[in-house]
Amino acid sequence: MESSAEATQRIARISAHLLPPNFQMEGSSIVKRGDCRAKGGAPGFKVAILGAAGGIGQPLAMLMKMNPLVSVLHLYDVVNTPGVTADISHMDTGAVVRGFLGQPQLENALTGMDLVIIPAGVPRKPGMTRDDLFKINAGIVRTLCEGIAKCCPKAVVNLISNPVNSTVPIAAEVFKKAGMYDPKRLLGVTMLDVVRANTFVAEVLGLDPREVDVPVVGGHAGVTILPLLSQVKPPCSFTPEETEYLTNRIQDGGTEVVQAKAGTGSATLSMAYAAVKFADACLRGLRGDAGVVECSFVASEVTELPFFATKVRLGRNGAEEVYQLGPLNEYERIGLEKAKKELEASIQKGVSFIRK
Ligand SMILES: NC(=O)C1=CN([C@@H]2O[C@H](COP(=O)(O)OP(=O)(O)OC[C@H]3O[C@@H](n4cnc5c(N)ncnc54)[C@H](O)[C@@H]3O)[C@@H](O)[C@H]2O)C=CC1
Ligand SMILES: O=C([O-])CC(=O)C(=O)O
Repeated sequence: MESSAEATQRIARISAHLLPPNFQMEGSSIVKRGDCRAKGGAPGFKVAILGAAGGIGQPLAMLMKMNPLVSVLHLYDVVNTPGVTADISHMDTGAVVRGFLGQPQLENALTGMDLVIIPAGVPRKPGMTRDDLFKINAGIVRTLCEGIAKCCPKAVVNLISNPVNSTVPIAAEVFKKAGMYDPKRLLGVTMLDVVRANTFVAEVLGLDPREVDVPVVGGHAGVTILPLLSQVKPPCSFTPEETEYLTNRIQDGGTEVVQAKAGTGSATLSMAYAAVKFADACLRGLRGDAGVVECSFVASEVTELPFFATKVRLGRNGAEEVYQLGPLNEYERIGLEKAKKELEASIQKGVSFIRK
């Protein structure tokens, strides 16, 4: 049987063979020849994307390469990273890009990272729930988080892989087992719900979506996605029909895209946009900017559940402050009870997957 060292060498050989002329292998990672800035340490953060060759991963990698806060960008996947890395590395922006292919290169991909973004795993097809993805994605998230625990235990983690309501508890359990769990540094990405809510609410109000801020709390699946329309900024009011329409559309936004894509996947481009908006907020927090606040699914004491999405303040250590829900109207209080019931089961499912 092939040892892991032999596998690493074999993949390094294959990767080297696939590389364009101005690339070389450095250990088991792919770097641009003569890339001194990577070693010289341009100011900025080191960011890894796990699942970087996928539908979300590719546009996310492109947008992170454009982010001036990023100095080093590591692209990891089990397929196709040499091509994606070569392509993205031609962009004339500051970040140095390195590609990593396959499990033997995971540790090199993660070592030294400040922020790790995880869009690895299978997406939904029509008729599936996000929970139907658990079977495959739970194991993928476990393996990747074991790598993070070992190689970059201080990194902030942005977890995108579905079902987020279960994958975040899985990651927390893996980190606890490894003895390095810091709840502030583990953030489930629910930004797409906020992005959709801002868009759909702006449409109804006849405003520019950039002027609208809708808090979306709870989790990231069906009824657990709870937009707080009573707290929209700028202050406004909705008829019962508008409230019902907006709540349903925000909760079903993912399914709307899954159905429109008709079997070819789920939201990728809007998700990459949302992931970069959230990652940028995390990096501004890490830099020490004041007043960086976004919604995220995090360890929480806001409800009786161990995880819940609310607004959080992002700082040098990740989610440094978790905000309370604020005043809810009757419609939202009923929604909250439904959300908590489903969330409790999803969280428990994630925890049991590791503790079993
Ligand atoms: N949190 C959110 O709001 C959203 C989450 N998602 C979720 O994001 C995930 C990815 O979606 P897409 O990019 O559309 O899927 P995709 O199938 O296009 O890409 C997934 C990538 O993950 C890679 N991958 C699989 N196993 C891996 C492993 N062990 N290590 C590293 N990479 C691995 C695949 O090779 C592939 O390149 C899905 O679970 C999807 O449900 C999607 C949209 C929104
Ligand atoms: O709906 C899906 O499966 C993907 C997702 O999480 C979203 O678009 O919100």
